[in-house]
Parts: sequence; C-alpha cells; structure tokens
Amino acid sequence: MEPILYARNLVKRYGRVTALDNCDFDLMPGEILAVIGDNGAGKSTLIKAISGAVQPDGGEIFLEGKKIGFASPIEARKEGIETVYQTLAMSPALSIADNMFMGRELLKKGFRGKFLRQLDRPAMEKAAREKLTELGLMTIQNINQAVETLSGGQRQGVAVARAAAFGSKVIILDEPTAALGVKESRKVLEMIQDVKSRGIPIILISHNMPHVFEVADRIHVHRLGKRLCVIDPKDYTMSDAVAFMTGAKDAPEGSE
Ligand SMILES: Nc1ncnc2c1ncn2[C@@H]1O[C@H](COP(=O)(O)OP(=O)(O)OP(=O)(O)O)[C@@H](O)[C@H]1O
Repeated sequence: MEPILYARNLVKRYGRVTALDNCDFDLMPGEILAVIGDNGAGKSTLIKAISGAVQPDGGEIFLEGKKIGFASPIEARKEGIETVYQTLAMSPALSIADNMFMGRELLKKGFRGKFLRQLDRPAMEKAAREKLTELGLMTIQNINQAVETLSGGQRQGVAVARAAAFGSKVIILDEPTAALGVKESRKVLEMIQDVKSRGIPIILISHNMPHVFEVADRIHVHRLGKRLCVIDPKDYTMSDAVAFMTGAKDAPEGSE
C-alpha cells in the first residue's frame, strides 16, 4: 500500500537551530499515526511544514502521489489537509454553525439557481447539526450557541467535525486532549476513532502516552529533528516509547 501522504528529507532551520534535519514521514491511508517526541524535537515544525504554516528549506512532500508545497494552511485546507491546533482557530463569539462554515458559507439561491449575496442560515444550521449528530456530538443542544459557551471538549468536537465535514483527506490534531479533563478527553478520543472509521487518516501529535497507545495504529518517534523509528504500539510499552524519544534506549533494530 502506498502512503497517502509522505515527506522525504525535510529540512527546516530557524537561524542556527535545525528543527527538521532530513526528516522522513509516512502516513498510510485510513490510519491513526501518532507523532511523539521530546520538547523541541521538531514535531510542530513537521506538521507546520506539511500544512503550509512554515516553508521548509529542503525536501519534498507528496499527497496522493502528487508533489505539494503550500504557502499557507488555507491553501493546504483547500487541498484536503486540515489542521486542528491546540489553540483552535475559531471565533468564540460566533455560533457553532457559523464557525463550522467559516470561509465556506452557504449562500441562498435566487432566480434560476443563481447564488445571492445572502447567507443560507437554515441550510448551514441543518448541515452543521447533521455533521455533529453523525459524530455523536449532539450533546450540543443548540447549533446557534456561541462557541465561547462550549466546554473544551465540545470545542474540539466542533473543530474536528468541521474538519471531517468538508471532505478532508488528512486531519492533523495537535495535542487535542492537552487542555481537557478526563471525561472530555474520552469524548475526543472516541471522536478520533469515529473519524478514522470514516476512512479519514489522522496525524495525532501528543505527549499523552496512554492516549497515544489507546488510539494509534503506528507511532512515529521523532528525535532531534528527524524520524528515529516507527513502532507498532502492540509491540512496545509506553516506557519503551519514552526511552526511544529521550534517547535512553537505542531505536529498535532495522529502523532508520
Ligand atoms: N519560530 C521559531 N523561531 C525560532 N526557533 C523555533 C521556532 N519554532 C520552533 N523553533 C525551534 O525549533 C525546534 C523545534 O521546535 P518544535 O516546536 O517543532 O518542537 P516540538 O517537538 O513541537 O516541541 P514541543 O513538544 O515542546 O511543542 C526547537 O528548538 C524550537 O525552539
């Protein structure tokens, strides 16, 4: 099977710091790939390079076999790479429906199906409600509720539903459970698995080993700006993974 998304020899320097040092990366179709690594290992820089938030100094990235290079995350999103950051790009004062359709608003149609310069609110609300229901998020009662009135888990839910709703080819989640309590984290983990069951592959950046080991199909261990190894969580313990990422243990035989 070919990876849906892969990168070869990615390099990114910030002045004298080499954040990505000839880094390779592979995401297989339909999988949940966790990316783990110590603080400063270069995980965020890797996903920023993939999603167009930073421009790599070297290397190549391919999506569905086609070479890509995005000037911004908005461009990446148009091509199907959706990133949900820890600090979510949502407008707190706007409603759930408005946030879900931000930048992709539905317009009313007039005579002969011509689009008018008027938002089709009922259609947006209906579609938003359907998407949230599909993802088991209808504990949210009112689609017109402002996002600022939601809990952290519900906000993550809206962000992931937004990503899943628009035909994303890949969803990148950056520390989705970091700011959440136990119950909320559980919801988000269930949702991640639900998104996977829809065939959408996920890149999950997380420091939370139990969460990583619970949902990941494979784990990319990142160390000193590059991929140290990729492990199957069924074959290793959490302490092995931490030992690989901190350098306390050498990478398993046969890995790069
Ligand atoms: N905008 C920037 N300017 C200068 N240096 C940067 C910048 N962004 C990241 N770095 C440096 O690049 C290296 C990799 O950082 P990055 O944020 O990618 O690591 P990380 O693995 O995501 O870390 P963490 O787990 O702490 O979020 C670090 O040394 C960091 O200080």
